[in-house]
Amino acid sequence: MKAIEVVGLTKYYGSFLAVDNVSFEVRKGEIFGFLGPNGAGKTTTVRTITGVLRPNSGEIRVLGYDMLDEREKIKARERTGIVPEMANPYVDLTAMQNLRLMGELYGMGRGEIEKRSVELLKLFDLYEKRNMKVRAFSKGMRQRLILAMAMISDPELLILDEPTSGLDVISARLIKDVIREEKRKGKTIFMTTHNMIDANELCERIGIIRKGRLIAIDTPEKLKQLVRGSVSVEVSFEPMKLETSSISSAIRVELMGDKARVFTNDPDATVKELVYYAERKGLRIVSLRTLSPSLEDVFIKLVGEKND
Ligand SMILES: Nc1ncnc2c1ncn2[C@@H]1O[C@H](COP(=O)(O)OP(=O)(O)OP(=O)(O)O)[C@@H](O)[C@H]1O
Repeated sequence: MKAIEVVGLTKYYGSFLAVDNVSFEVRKGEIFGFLGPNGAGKTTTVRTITGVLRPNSGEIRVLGYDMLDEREKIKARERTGIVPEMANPYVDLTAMQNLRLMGELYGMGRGEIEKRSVELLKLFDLYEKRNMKVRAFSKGMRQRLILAMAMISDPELLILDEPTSGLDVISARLIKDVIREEKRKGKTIFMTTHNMIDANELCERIGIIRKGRLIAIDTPEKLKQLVRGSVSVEVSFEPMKLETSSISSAIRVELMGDKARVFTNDPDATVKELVYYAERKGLRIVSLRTLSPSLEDVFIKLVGEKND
């Protein structure tokens, strides 16, 4: 069974098509990232997956439950922790009271709520501030509390809409550490993000959405291979001489100070050619390394190029 299965999801707002026939699945135990520019349809997808919005068409299963069936939806929600976009704790309550309230909503017993709350407050570095009203909390502290609230019932699936967006470095790092730790414990995490660095660091698979359409879905490393011609081999010879025409696998060569950057679709062939070239010319290889494209290169290429 998959943690999330989405087939042909389509959602209109009036006549505006926000999510267009999107299909994907999230495997149990993985961190899946849903990446896309502003207005791409990430939040709309999250809201349909969590049963807040009803799609116009498509099938959605969460932990095997049909999210279009009201009874099954409740069962799925009992086992899922959700951080919606722009979520806010109750500002007139303390951190502890917010957690208690959430525990009660999940039908947990008093003792269990107290124990789990203390554990989470410590995990999110909020224990010292547990009796302070949330009104006095910074954005980072609020976001940490929101995630703690979503985790109160120790759910097997976390659905997080932009969990690290706009946060201070320390809060963002703490949240990323918790996400990794949850994965280590066998939990599944579905998260949306704009942040390429976070997606690259955290996610095992990434779906890229643009204008409501899923345009790519794969591991970060495989996605990077989509950016043909952005792989390069950086080489430094002593003395630094390179007749660019002698490297037949090169797409283009950039000379930079004491190095050359050879762009290629076949780094293996390029490395071999460079080594052979150095041997023939009697040059010493000072350094030789392959540089991969970043997830940002992939994103810019895919988001910029795919026309409807
Ligand atoms: N309630 C609504 N009524 C009309 N249009 C909406 C509504 N909610 C979202 N939209 C539009 O649907 C599109 C997708 O919005 P959505 O919030 O899902 O995108 P997103 O990828 O989450 O963007 P962001 O990263 O900015 O949060 C956008 O063009 C948005 O303007």
